[in-house]
Amino acid sequence: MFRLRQVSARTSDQPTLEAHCHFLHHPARKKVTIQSLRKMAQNDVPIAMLTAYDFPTAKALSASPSVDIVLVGDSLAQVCLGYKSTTELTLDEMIHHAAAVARGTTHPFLVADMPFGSYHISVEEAVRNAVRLVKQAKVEAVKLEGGREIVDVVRRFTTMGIPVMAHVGLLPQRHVIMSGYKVRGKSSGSAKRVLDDALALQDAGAFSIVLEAIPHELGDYITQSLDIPTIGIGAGNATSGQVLVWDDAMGTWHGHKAKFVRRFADVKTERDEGIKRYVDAVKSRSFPSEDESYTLDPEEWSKFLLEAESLTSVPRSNWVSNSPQDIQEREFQAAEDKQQFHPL
Ligand SMILES: Nc1nc(=O)c2c([nH]1)NC[C@@H]1CN(c3ccc(C(=O)N[C@@H](CCC(=O)O)C(=O)O)cc3)CN21
Ligand SMILES: CC(C)C(=O)C(=O)O
Repeated sequence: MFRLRQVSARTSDQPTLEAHCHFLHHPARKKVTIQSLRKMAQNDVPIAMLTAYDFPTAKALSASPSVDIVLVGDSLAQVCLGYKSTTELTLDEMIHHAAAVARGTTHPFLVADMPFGSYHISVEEAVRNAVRLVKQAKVEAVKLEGGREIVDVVRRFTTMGIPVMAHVGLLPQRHVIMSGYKVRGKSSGSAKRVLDDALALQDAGAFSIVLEAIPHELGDYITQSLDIPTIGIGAGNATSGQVLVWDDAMGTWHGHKAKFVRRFADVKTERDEGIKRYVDAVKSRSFPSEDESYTLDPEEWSKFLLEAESLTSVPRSNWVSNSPQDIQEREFQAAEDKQQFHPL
């Protein structure tokens, strides 16, 4: 509204570029901030977060004004780089992908996972690594898996101005010691420990917290107990927001599907059909068509053939030309060949 009034007040009859863009596309959403996320949670407006691992995906998410947070999750290891576990991912690999995502991200708040081992050795080393993510990958915040045992790191990052998204419940970086990817908080004692961790992380300064694979009752309880927004993945629908892995949500592959995954598209089927259509077209020589090919002037082509003749051993009859002389010559040649193979 404000922009429109500004434009009509202009004396020039040439609309500004800004007004032009405004009419053609969605008006760009203002940058999502920690404050606007907190307001959404307070006003019970669900927060929508999805992962991205590359530039085109970040562009696609940024094209939707309702996407609030983009996460460069360390699921990158498995769904994008083919590692068995997220523990194999290096900081350099994360920076390489997060930087590409940052180049495509506009209004969504941009968060990246700190890879396993990059925040565990000492607070100093954790700081050094988080600073690399901020400076080299241009992420706005980092996500850390863990509970009370990592509050020193969370506090240090927060006080120096690197926002932390905490992550409790199922911690994929600890799948070996947990004997697999298991739902957490299923007993009263385990539920109490998840709540204690969440409270400690909020106290240390986390601006938000991911709750992964916990009973929905506990997801609701923790959300009501905290002031910071909770982002659920397998934590029920009462959390402040939801997150899913891009490939799970879009169905880019049909592998193992956790209970909390819903497929919102079937990209795999569409993509596989596209591969088949391409290969069939290549193998049948129906691709490219004449419209999809370049051509040169018949006269230029005839000249080229004359000049090239002495340089190559390609028989002239192998070249297709549409000049009248060449068509005539081909017909003559064909008639001659026919005579040669089927003498009358
Ligand atoms: N594609 C993908 N999606 C994810 O959500 C994801 C990754 N990869 N990689 C990193 C971690 C690993 N995650 C996982 C992996 C498996 C389960 C899983 O199979 N869970 C069982 C629960 C088993 C139980 O406790 O009984 C399930 O059936 O939901 C959950 C989270 C979440 N993250
Ligand atoms: C599933 C989300 C929360 C995550 O941590 C990841 O993508 O690695």
